[in-house]
Amino acid sequence: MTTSAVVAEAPVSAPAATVLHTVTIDLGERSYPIVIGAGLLDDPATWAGLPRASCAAIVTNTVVAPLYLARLRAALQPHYARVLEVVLPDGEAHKDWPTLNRIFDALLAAGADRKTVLFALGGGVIGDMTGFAAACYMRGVPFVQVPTTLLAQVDSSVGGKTAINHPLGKNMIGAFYQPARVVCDLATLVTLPPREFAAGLAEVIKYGPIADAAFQDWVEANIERLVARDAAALAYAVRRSCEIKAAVVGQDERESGLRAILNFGHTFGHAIEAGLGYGVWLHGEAVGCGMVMAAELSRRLGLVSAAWVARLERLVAAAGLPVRAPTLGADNTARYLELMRIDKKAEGGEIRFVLVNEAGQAMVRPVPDALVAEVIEARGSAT
Ligand SMILES: NC(=O)c1ccc[n+]([C@@H]2O[C@H](COP(=O)([O-])OP(=O)(O)OC[C@H]3O[C@@H](n4cnc5c(N)ncnc54)[C@H](O)[C@@H]3O)[C@@H](O)[C@H]2O)c1
Ligand SMILES: O=C(O)C(=O)C[C@@H](O)[C@H](O)[C@H](O)COP(=O)(O)O
Ligand SMILES: [Zn+2]
Repeated sequence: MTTSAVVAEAPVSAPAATVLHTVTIDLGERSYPIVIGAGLLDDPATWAGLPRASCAAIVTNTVVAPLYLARLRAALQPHYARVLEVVLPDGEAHKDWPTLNRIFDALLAAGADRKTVLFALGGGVIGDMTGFAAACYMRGVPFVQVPTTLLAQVDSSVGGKTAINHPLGKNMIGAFYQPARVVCDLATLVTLPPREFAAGLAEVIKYGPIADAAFQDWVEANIERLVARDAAALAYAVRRSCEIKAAVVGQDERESGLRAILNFGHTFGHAIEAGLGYGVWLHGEAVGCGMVMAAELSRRLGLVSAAWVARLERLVAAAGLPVRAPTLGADNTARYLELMRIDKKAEGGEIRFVLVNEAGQAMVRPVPDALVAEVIEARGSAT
């Protein structure tokens, strides 16, 4: 018999965590950092300094769980005596009451107390639902956003809008509830399918027209690098998007005015999502097309030129997003108008749109139905 030393297989070591930027969202006692970097998920140091608790619960879905759940769990274990896992069905069609209830069922069944910290591991659907669950569970527990889609890193994880959908309208049931921290690990974006990645670019593109014309120029000049997921370009796009969103939300947390500019393209976009059925077009696809429609509306009101609309349309198309509006049924225009009348910006039955000018400024105005109808008819024809 030969004796030989048992050589343990070397653990697959995660790349060293690198923090590239920290953007602070300034909301007084509800302020928090948005940490942007690579390899952050696996590093226990990333999760230090959060509210003290004996229990953490990671909320994720069936697509993200096999990719990142075990890694986050391992990094959280030094900080929490218990780490629960709640794995939900995937997709926009499950951003609803029954799925939200599954979070409460799991927390209650496990005896999670009112200090339990929820971790939203996934895209905007998981982030919006986990945030809403955190706002409600035992009247409020802390939560952390761990966005793993481009869209969630540049937009949905920041600012505290949490919600589920209703068959009659997007995000109709929800709460403003801020996370304790946002951790954007850019390394997670490598596994994102191309269609989902393109959807995230829609919200990146949004920030130029509403707030920063120089950023719009930069996105145009770098759209090929972004589509190719060039690491430096992505890091800058995530950082600048978070900076712009943090500045807007810092001035108007609950959307009494300014914050509505973040809804550019969303009045048309939400109608497309609800009208086709949630998940048929992705949120970012609907917003991409909706921005072109809102730009066309701005043109008809004399705010931008036809050349500017064409420029935005080219950018949206270069990102891999649709630019022609889908048909929502036999009475198409009436259906759009009906769906848009329930938009949260509407007042007294009057639909209000985010309009833009060429200087990178946005404004929110009511627009006559007849003009909106012209845009729906002019921009239609996607199947
Ligand atoms: N709260 C806000 O301010 C805000 C802002 C923008 C959008 N939203 C909401 O966000 C939602 C859209 O978010 P989304 O685009 O992230 O969609 P999503 O959450 O459905 O994620 C997209 C898809 O990618 C998968 N996925 C996630 N991370 C992955 C990864 N790293 N690798 C592989 N697959 C991965 C998901 O499981 C899903 O199938 C919509 O419900 C929208 O209303 C909210
Ligand atoms: O944070 C905001 O404010 C936004 O409007 C960001 C949007 O990209 C996002 O889709 C948001 O969920 C839309 O909000 P809603 O109030 O129109 O439901
Ligand atoms: Zn959006």
